[in-house]
Amino acid sequence: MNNGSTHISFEMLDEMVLLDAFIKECLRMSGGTAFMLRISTQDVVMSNGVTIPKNGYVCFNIQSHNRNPKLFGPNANSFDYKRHIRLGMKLSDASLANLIWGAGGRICLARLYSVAIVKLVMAILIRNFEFFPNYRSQRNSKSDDFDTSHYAILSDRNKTSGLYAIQRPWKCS
Ligand code: HEM
Repeated sequence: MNNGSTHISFEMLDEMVLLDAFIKECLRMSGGTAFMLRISTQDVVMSNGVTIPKNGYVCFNIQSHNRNPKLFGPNANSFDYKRHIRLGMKLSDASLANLIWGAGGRICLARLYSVAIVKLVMAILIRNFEFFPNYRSQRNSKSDDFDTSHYAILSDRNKTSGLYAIQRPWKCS
């Protein structure tokens, strides 16, 4: 991304392949929608013998599905954003193997809109701030005479966890 430019086009968002895969992996591992709730329209006998009666509630666990080693391999529980690049899957792609957007007739109506907004916000943040895992690790790794006046602290600086950000020197929106 051109740091001097203030404009981020759809084409530029589309070229952000690593960010795309990173957000997809975040949603795979801890997506906002954990369950899909349905009401059964008829009696259904499952392969394990359990019967779901007509009008019974069925709750499908998206997060468990999205961490299934049969679908995502032995490292299904690990954060490996490049898996989506290897699989040739983009953030906006919906598939039965990855239910971050749901599936079928009730699939997320705002999927393309959400992808554009999330990537845009992330791109603006990354362009304007440098992120560090926590304040102490940064203090230990760099010199102690940091000018902290312009820090956007996203966590308590005395804690060893959380995230904090330093505004980059150039001005852009
Ligand atoms: C990253 C953001 C989002 C994620 C991960 C997400 C995910 C989902 C999922 C998994 C479903 C399916 C639920 C089900 O089958 O029971 C869904 C449905 C839906 N989403 Fe989203 N969503 C997001 C953002 C949005 C936004 C911003 C809007 C509205 C502006 C929206 C509108 C809807 C609607 C209306 C449905 C129901 C569609 C239907 O039942 O026909 N979503 N979303």
